[in-house]
Amino acid sequence: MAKFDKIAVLAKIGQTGMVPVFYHKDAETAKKVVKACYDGGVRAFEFTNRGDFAHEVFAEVVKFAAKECPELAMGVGSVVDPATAALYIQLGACFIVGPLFNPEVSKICNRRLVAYTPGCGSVSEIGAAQETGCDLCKVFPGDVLGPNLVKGLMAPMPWSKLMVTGGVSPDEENLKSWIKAGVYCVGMGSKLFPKDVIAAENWQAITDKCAEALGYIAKARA
Ligand SMILES: O=C(O)C(=O)C[C@H](O)[C@H](O)COP(=O)(O)O
Repeated sequence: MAKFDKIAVLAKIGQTGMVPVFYHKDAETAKKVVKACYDGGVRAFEFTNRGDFAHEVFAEVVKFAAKECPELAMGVGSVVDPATAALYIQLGACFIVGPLFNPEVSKICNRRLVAYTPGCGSVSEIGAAQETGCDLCKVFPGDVLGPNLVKGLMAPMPWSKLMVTGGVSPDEENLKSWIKAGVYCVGMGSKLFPKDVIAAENWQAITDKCAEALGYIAKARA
């Protein structure tokens, strides 16, 4: 069962304003990355469903996080169908993220009070997702859609909570542009986790980068 329900997960994501997005086929590496992010202040982490047996890695990471990262909400990304959502909910996912919006995933998530953040590419798609109970919608791919989509949407639909993902980088200007546009949080993958840093097992660099990015987000929100 999810350790944190959708209300608690939204609060955690809102508190920090950032969700790291990561996949690795090796569970030990994934655990190190999760712990490094947690030590940097992260409280919600998205592990993506990207490879064969990704669910087995996820199960190990969830058990690890329950012990070593007590305040962390572990979620799963790249989920496009209800069967995959159900599998990960059974393994303890606290939130489900996807690159697209699938109303059948909303039903599965709502039944278990698990947050669902679907990828949306237009104002109408965000509205449709909200009708099915998605409290937080993902603007995806963020670097294609741009902060102006968020600004435009927040004027007529100011109740919207949006997470931008895709091409977001942890530098101050980029984070500021999204926070000022009105996003609830950012999701970051490749730019937060450069391949060479992971290969060098430089976990301290990841902790430092997360702490720095969270500082920029807090500053932009102030
Ligand atoms: O599949 C999903 O659910 C996604 O969220 C798609 C990607 O994982 C993010 O778009 C990461 O994008 P980068 O930060 O540019 O690496």
